[in-house]
Amino acid sequence: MNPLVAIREFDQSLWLDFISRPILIDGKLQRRITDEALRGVTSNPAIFAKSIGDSTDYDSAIKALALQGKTTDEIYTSLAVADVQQACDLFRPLYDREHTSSDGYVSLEVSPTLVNDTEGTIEEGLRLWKTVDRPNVMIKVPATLEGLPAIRRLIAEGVNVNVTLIFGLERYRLVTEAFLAGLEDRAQAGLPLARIDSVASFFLSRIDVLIDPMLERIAAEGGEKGALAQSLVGEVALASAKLAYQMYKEIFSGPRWEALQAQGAETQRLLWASTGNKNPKYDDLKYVENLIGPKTVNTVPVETLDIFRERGKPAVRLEEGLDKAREVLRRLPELGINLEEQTNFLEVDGAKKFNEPFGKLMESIEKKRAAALTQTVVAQDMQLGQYQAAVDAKIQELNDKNFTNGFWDKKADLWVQDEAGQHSIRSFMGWLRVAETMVGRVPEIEQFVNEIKAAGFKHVVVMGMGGSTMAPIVFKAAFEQGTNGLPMSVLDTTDPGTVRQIEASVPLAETLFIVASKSGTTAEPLAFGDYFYAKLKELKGDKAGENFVAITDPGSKFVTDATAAGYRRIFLNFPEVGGRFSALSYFGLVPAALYGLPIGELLERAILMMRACGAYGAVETNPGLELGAALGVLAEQGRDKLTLVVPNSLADLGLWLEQLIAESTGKEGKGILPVAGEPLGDVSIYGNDRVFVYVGYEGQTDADNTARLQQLQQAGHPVITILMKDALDLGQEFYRWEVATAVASAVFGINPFDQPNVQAAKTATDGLMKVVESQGSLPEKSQPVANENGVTYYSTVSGSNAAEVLKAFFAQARPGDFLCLQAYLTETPAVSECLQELRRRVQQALHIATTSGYGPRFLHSTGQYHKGGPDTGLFVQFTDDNPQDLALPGRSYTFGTFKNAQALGDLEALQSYHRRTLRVHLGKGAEAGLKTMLAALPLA
Ligand SMILES: O=P(O)(O)OC[C@H]1O[C@](O)(CO)[C@@H](O)[C@@H]1O
Ligand SMILES: O=C[C@H](O)[C@H](O)COP(=O)(O)O
Repeated sequence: MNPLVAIREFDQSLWLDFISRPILIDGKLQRRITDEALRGVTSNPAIFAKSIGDSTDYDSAIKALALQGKTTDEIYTSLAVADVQQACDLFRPLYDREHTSSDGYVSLEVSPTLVNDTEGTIEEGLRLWKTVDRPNVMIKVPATLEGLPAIRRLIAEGVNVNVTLIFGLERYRLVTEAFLAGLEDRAQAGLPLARIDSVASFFLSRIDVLIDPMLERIAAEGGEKGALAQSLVGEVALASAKLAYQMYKEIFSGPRWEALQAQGAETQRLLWASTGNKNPKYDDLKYVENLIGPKTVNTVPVETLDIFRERGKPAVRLEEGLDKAREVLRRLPELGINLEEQTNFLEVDGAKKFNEPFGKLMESIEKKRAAALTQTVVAQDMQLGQYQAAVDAKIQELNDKNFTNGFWDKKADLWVQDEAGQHSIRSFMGWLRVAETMVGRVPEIEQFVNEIKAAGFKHVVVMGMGGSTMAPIVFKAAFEQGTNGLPMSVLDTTDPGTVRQIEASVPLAETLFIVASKSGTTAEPLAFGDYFYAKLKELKGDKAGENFVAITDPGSKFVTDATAAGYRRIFLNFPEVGGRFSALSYFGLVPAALYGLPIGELLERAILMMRACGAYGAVETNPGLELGAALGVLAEQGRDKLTLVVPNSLADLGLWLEQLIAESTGKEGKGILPVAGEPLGDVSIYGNDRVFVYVGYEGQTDADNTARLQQLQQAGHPVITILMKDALDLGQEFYRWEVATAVASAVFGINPFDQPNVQAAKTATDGLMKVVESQGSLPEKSQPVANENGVTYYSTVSGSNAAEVLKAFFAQARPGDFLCLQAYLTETPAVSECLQELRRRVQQALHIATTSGYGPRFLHSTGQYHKGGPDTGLFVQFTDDNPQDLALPGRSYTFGTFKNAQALGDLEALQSYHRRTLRVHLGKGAEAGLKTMLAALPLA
């Protein structure tokens, strides 16, 4: 048997005397817990100095915290607390399982600068206890004379305490006294004593390191004293430990202790510390093998633990040779060695040994902190021409009313005046600070990624709608898969052809399915989850849940259902972060990390932008405010089509921006229409309703677009340019655009965080699905106006053939209108190209803006603007026969019927808002049908 496991037979617990972010993340600590019976972790300032100060593992977190305006001390505490929390969580199952054995603890020490400061220690001990906020943390407090009252007080307060830096027996007795007195104080206050845990850390190797050379010097002098000295070399530490254990047994027995025990108190176990051998002449396991005994702990450095695993011989030895131990300590004074004096020296020296590396660590954090503060955000160049004056006036107006402060204080009257609207705004401002929260969650997510890879997963499918999947779509297009990542697919459509494609392209049994839904009630992700769960059930039976992860808000029914289905993990997001503002929460970051992206750096960049937007106090220029004010003013002056121009790799940023901007601003007949994916054309084809935004990369030539944008600017169109350093700057862009969208909404006087008109389509779809459930199929409500070459046209315009219908439909276009293509089709390059061709021809002929989206994706995005924004849209909806339809398990309808109901439901909703609509049913083949329609289109 592995000696690390066998030692448990003797009731000794091995803890690890080390912590670092990599071992938390890469699964090493978890493996030691699961496979090697590891039962706790201790840290100290020197350990953190090594983990944090001597590595780059914490750099992005340090920078992110620095940008938040944190001091060096605060940065250290945040890093240490995050690691300790993560380790506590890994030990939590053990801690919860073992009600009496007092294991599963992780220790965090108060600052070494407080070694002689009672009040400071109490204050910091309580603060760390609250901040770590885990029942299985132990706060480490030095056993100095000033530390003793602090230990008593913390125990009385219910804090678990690891008493550190104990070197001598007399001090050990005082430590137990402080512990007992603390428990008694607590009992007197009528407070419970159960699970107030404490260990007394007796430091060993350092004793021999100090005393041995003294003994060796005397031994060298020879004679009787020399012989005595020689016999004591290497014995003093072990003798101290053995006698301390005898004291432990005596103190934790008898009436005083029994009174406390009767109230549920646990003993303060002895913990052997400083057990890494420092003398090459000794066996490396000297301070491990010789100190095994019941109800003790040994905290062991990594190397010693590994040696013990290889050749350790566990057996109870702690009570062997007690007479000799007494003899050793009794005879020491004969040699002129006063052990108490020496241990007092060790205490002072011990404090120094923690203080020095800690000081260096602080210096290294300080350097990194200062460097972080010199970083600047990616600039935005705004060429607004004739609109500049109006935008400047708006910025002035916002500054006059102290907008930035009000914004950060969530003053909802900056947006709307009704109480319900203001309440909704205040409840959805969590995105402002979610990046800060997520900095502390990076280790947890990265550890999860390692767990998934270790479990043998080969692919990830993220399933959800709108804001719950937009960020992963952007990441996948903007980044290569990271070297440590897994391939990722995103499913955000009920189109059966697409579901089939994804199913065929992944190794099902080795695929991790993430069901991402904030509300946990959105019909599509629940259907995707059910579909793939049924598939996995066929393959893995009751273990199907291992392949499923949920990201959702706490308390939803989905949480209950996913738990019942045995999902391997449920990430609980934040109710105060809305879907389209969730890119920098678990929704964006869990998929990003699985795909292999450095999420710490993404957050760091986001926080840089938070800083620039005034999150931490006054700013000279606020990019989010400026951009939002400009977009708001431009839209109010008729420039309401935000035309996004990007290099290919950023094409999908358009999807994210579309959702953010359209769903936030498109309401009450107002709004900004994002126009993405429209190829830039000649100046002559644009109306006066555009603002062009170029988002690209610094130093990357995009000659065609640049030249055209210059011409557009010269022709009087506003042009905004943002050049990122690299794709990680998307962290900044998410944040910039979120602020800008919120600010533009304030300019319009609307609530950016609701989507009142999305529901209209959902309600209509629900009604239709009820008909399907009762009658077996969708009702055919309207009659076609034309049917030609297998393509059928439905509209309120009339005409005797396809060309006439199309002509009449497009004849309704007025300046400032837009064409909206809604494709409820399988997304393929050929279909997309046909849709682009249609856009090009309409743009050329009518000079109106054109947008295009696949359904039902856009329903959770631009769908809000279509119904809630101004009545300027001409909507062309495409459907087909769903040639590759697919059954939905446990339901009476197929994916295809579901999708048709969504299309029909949205059409009904659009018509109820009197929008101009044309439905084109393409028959069996979408591509062929589109070509047929294009052939009939009477536009050049
Ligand atoms: O994450 P959920 O709750 O499933 O919602 C998905 C999407 O649907 C909407 O609520 C509205 O369509 C979006 O705002 C949201 O991102
Ligand atoms: O908690 C215990 C201490 O971290 C540790 O054992 C100190 O050991 P050292 O003497 O090797 O520094």
